[in-house]
Amino acid sequence: MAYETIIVETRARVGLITLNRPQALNALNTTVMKEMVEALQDFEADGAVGAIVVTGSEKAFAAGADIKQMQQMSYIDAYMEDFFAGWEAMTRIRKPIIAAVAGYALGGGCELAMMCDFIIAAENAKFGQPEITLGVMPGMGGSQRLTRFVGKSKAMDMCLTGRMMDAEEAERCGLVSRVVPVGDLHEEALKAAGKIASFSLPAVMMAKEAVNRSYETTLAEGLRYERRVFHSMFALDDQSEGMTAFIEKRTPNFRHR
Ligand SMILES: CC(C)(O)CC(=O)SCCNC(=O)CCNC(=O)[C@H](O)C(C)(C)COP(=O)(O)OP(=O)(O)OC[C@H]1O[C@@H](n2cnc3c(N)ncnc32)[C@H](O)[C@@H]1OP(=O)(O)O
Repeated sequence: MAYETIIVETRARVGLITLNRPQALNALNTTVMKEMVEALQDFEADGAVGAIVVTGSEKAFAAGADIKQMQQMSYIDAYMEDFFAGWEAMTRIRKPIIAAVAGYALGGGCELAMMCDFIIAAENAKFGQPEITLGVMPGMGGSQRLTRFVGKSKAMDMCLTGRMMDAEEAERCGLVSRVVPVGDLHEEALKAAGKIASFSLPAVMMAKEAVNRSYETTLAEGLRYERRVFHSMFALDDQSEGMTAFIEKRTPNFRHR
């Protein structure tokens, strides 16, 4: 499949999607959204893929939604097409997605990274929700997801001042899981995704679902949900294989079932 705005590759059970609009610092327009969702859905359906990495260039993961596309938009256009709602398809992908972020992750770029399951950042990464400087506010989840990641005070600071946060601050406040040298970013993200993809796919997917559930429910409900999903794992061949391999002191041979 040939794409206009992204590059799609598969490497040893890992699906890799690279944003590829260098002339616009990977700004996210409707074509990017459609292509990204299509590529993710293809990886979701591909039994040979166990985890996905989404990345950009060394200068920009993505500098936000495409301001040139939005500038002419009217309220009725935005409302009738439910502008940005298409990105929600990304959050329905059940396989794990890692965002590998170097350079700018601003506005929709930061929001795209937060739609992934975790973020590995290069030392030069810069995160921000600068929409306020354009006379608007976040519209792809920034006011909601950023607040859950970093808490109200810092989210207010980011959304109301439009300032950028560097990689060190982003790691300190829990927005990113780890920071690596710029030159190591892709290798580290692919390594993490490869490790995840080596485990039992249903176990990985159930773990992702359980962690995500914690955002949407009470602690008591979440704990009950976790316990029930955990019980169900004893129906997996991979549970038996994983535990037997441990006892036999060998590497498990997961069959993803
Ligand atoms: C989804 C929502 C609702 O939450 C909304 C958003 O995402 S709104 C967008 C939020 N993002 C921004 O406001 C960032 C805009 N970009 C910048 O501030 C700067 O480009 C920069 C600080 C990221 C980088 O600056 P610099 O190195 O000086 O590069 P530029 O010359 O500014 O940019 C190069 C080239 O890219 C175009 N560009 C950059 N960002 C966008 C964008 N978000 N949309 C469209 N085009 C963008 C920029 O216009 C330049 O193109 P040319 O003018 O050379 O054609």
